[in-house]
Amino acid sequence: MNPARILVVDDDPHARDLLKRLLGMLGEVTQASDPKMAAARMAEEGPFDLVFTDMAMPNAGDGLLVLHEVRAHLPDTPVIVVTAFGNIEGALDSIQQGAFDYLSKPFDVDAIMRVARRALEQKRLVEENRSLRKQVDRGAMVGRSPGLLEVYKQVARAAATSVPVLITGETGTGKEMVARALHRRSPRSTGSFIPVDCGAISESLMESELFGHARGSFTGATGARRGLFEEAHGGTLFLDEIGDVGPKVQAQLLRALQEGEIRRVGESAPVKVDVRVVAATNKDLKARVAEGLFREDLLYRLDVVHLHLPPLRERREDIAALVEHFAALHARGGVAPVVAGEAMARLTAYDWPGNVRQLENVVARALALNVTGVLGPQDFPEPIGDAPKKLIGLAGDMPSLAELSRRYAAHVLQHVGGNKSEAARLLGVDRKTLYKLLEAQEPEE
Ligand SMILES: Nc1ncnc2c1ncn2[C@@H]1O[C@H](COP(=O)(O)OP(=O)(O)OP(=O)(O)O)[C@@H](O)[C@H]1O
Repeated sequence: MNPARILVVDDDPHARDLLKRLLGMLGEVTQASDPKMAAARMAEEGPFDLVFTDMAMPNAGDGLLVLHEVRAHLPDTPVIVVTAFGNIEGALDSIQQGAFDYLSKPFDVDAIMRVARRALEQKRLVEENRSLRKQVDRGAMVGRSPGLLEVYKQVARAAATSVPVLITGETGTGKEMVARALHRRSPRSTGSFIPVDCGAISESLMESELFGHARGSFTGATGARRGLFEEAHGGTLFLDEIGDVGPKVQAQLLRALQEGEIRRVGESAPVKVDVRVVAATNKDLKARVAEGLFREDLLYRLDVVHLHLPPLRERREDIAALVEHFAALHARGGVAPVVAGEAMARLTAYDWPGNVRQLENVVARALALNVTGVLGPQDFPEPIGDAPKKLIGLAGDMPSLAELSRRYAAHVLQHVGGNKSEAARLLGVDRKTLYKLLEAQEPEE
């Protein structure tokens, strides 16, 4: 490890010498007699690991200038300010503006060494965590349960082919993540991965979204447009919530899969497309076939390779690894917290109806509120931990985007006296989407 580099700023040469001798035990010390010289040293000599600055340098300038300079250019470098004995106001002021700690003159040698060691240790931890965090890959699938290992194996096998894949599993189990992994590992990875949420748009819009349209084929269609099938040419089209697709689009999807060609809305000439279709659903498609809501022939076409993601409560052995993963991913200031044994036991025992997505939310919220660096049962809402839900809400819990949309949609609806068509028009969505917006719930925790 390189020796620590420490900058000492003080207009008093005796104070500088004393600090140089002491701090010399912890690293290399550079001196500056005023804020201007300190700025020059920083510019010329590169980053320092720790800065000591006097606060009041009567003819040389204010130590706060040094503090601001460091905060602006070296945000990870701790600054320790030195104040005159009794100047508590100034000391607190500097802490508020981002100083790591303060010491007062006359110097207490032990205190200097203690605070300096602590500051350097924190700097090292921040750096370590930052590099660790860089290694936390958002796209990496975490978990080694038998259920997931089976999925990984099937992904590896299916990746070499272009056959359709159907991914089933409850909400938040990682279906889209698996679809992306499949794309990344396939020879198609140089092409696009295009996700489509089939539940979010009306059938007529869906048709032109997927297949494109000819010029003037419907009101509002001013120019010809390629659909997502054509966009995904050479790549992967991910149809999420395939169970929500209406009968007309189902028929067109079937033709696209059977013949490898599509027709733009309003055009008769077919267009050849080379697309791997990956579909996902959290519904029971066989039951929908039995109810006459989903075409059986389409189900067979889609279900060539079937991947099933088990719910988290059926692979509890993955929970600890996921908690650690999300704790590192969402750590504030780069410092990943420790998860206490009792908290981990409770997280592992919980049933997670919203699966991995809910677990990520819960860990991210606990981190946002925690100040101790140790996550205990009190950091998680009931029924997982001991924190009452309300208290967490009051402490600055952010509503989800879905919840904000729901509140906004409800507000608009109230504004137009409950007229849903009018509310949908004002919001620029169709009625189906309006219903969805109004139904959206905060994830259950
Ligand atoms: N095994 C895993 N490792 C790491 N992160 C995961 C894992 N599984 C899921 N996630 C994360 O959980 C969140 C939900 O995953 P994803 O969107 O893939 O779920 P889904 O099954 O497609 O959900 P929905 O059915 O609601 O569309 C994402 O942020 C994803 O990155």
